Amino acid sequence: MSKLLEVRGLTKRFGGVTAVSDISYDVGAGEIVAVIGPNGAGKTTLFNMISCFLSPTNGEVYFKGNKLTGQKIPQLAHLGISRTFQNLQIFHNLTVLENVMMGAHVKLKTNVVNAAFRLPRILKDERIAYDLALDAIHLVGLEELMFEQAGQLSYGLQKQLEFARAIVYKPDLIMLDEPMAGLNDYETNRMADYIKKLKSEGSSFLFVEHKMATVMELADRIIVLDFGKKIAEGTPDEIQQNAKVIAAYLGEEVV
Ligand SMILES: Nc1ncnc2c1ncn2[C@@H]1O[C@H](COP(=O)(O)OP(=O)(O)OP(=O)(O)O)[C@@H](O)[C@H]1O
Repeated sequence: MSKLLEVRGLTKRFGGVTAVSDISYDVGAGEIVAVIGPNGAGKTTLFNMISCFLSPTNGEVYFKGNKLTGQKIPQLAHLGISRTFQNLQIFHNLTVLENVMMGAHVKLKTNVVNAAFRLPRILKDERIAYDLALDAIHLVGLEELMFEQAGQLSYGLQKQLEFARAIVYKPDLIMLDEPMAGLNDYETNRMADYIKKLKSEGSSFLFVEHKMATVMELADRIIVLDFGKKIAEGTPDEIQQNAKVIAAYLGEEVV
C-alpha cells in the first residue's frame, strides 16, 4: 500500500507540558487509521499539527511525498486534505446547501473580483460547486433538508452536514475529530456507513474517536496514545489484546 501521509517524530511542548512526544506513523492510500487514547493523551494536538493548525516543536509531516508541515491552512484543500472539528464549524444562518457549497468553493478558484463582476469563471465554479454539493448532500441523505437553515437542524444532522462539507471536494485524506461524539446509535451507524462507502471509493481516513465499538469496526489500524507517547500501533485485534493498551485505556470490559 503506497504511503499517503507520513508523520515523522512530531513533538509539541506547551511550556513545561509535552503534549505530544516523538510520534511517527503512516496512513496508506485507501486506509482507515484511528487515533485513540485517554482524555488529555494528545490526540487533538497531534491532529492540529498534522493539519497545519499548530506548528510542531519538532518533527515533520509529508503528504504524497511532499512536506506538509509549514503549509498555510487554505492550501490543504488544494493538496487533497480536509478535516472536521470536535466543535462543529458550520454556518448556522446559511442553508444546508450553502454550507456544503462553501466547502466546495474552498477548492475552486473563485475570488472576490471574479465574483463581483460575475465573470464566466464564477458562473462555471458555481455550477461545479452546486453539482459537488448535491453529490455530498445525497451521500448523507440530507436532500429534503437542503434549503433549511443549518441552525434549525438537530445536532446529529448538523454533524452529517459538517461531514458532507468535509468530503464535498473529494479529498484523498479526510481527517475527522470525534465524528461519532454526541450521536445516538442510529446516527453513529449511519456515519460509519458513509465512511465505509467513501473508503470503498478510494478515500483514506484518519480519525480520533472515543467510541471503541466504532473504532474497532472501522479502523484498519489503530494508533494508541498515552501521556503524549505512542504506546501501541496495530490492527483492532492486536490492539484489543495489547497489555499496555488494556492497562492504560481500554479496560477489561471492552476486550
Ligand atoms: N494550547 C495549549 N496550551 C497548553 N496546554 C495544552 C494546550 N493544548 C493542549 N494542551 C495540553 O496538552 C495535553 C494534550 O491535550 P489534547 O487536547 O491534545 O488531548 P486529547 O487526547 O485530544 O484529549 P481529549 O480526548 O480530552 O480531547 C493536555 O495535557 C492539555 O492540557
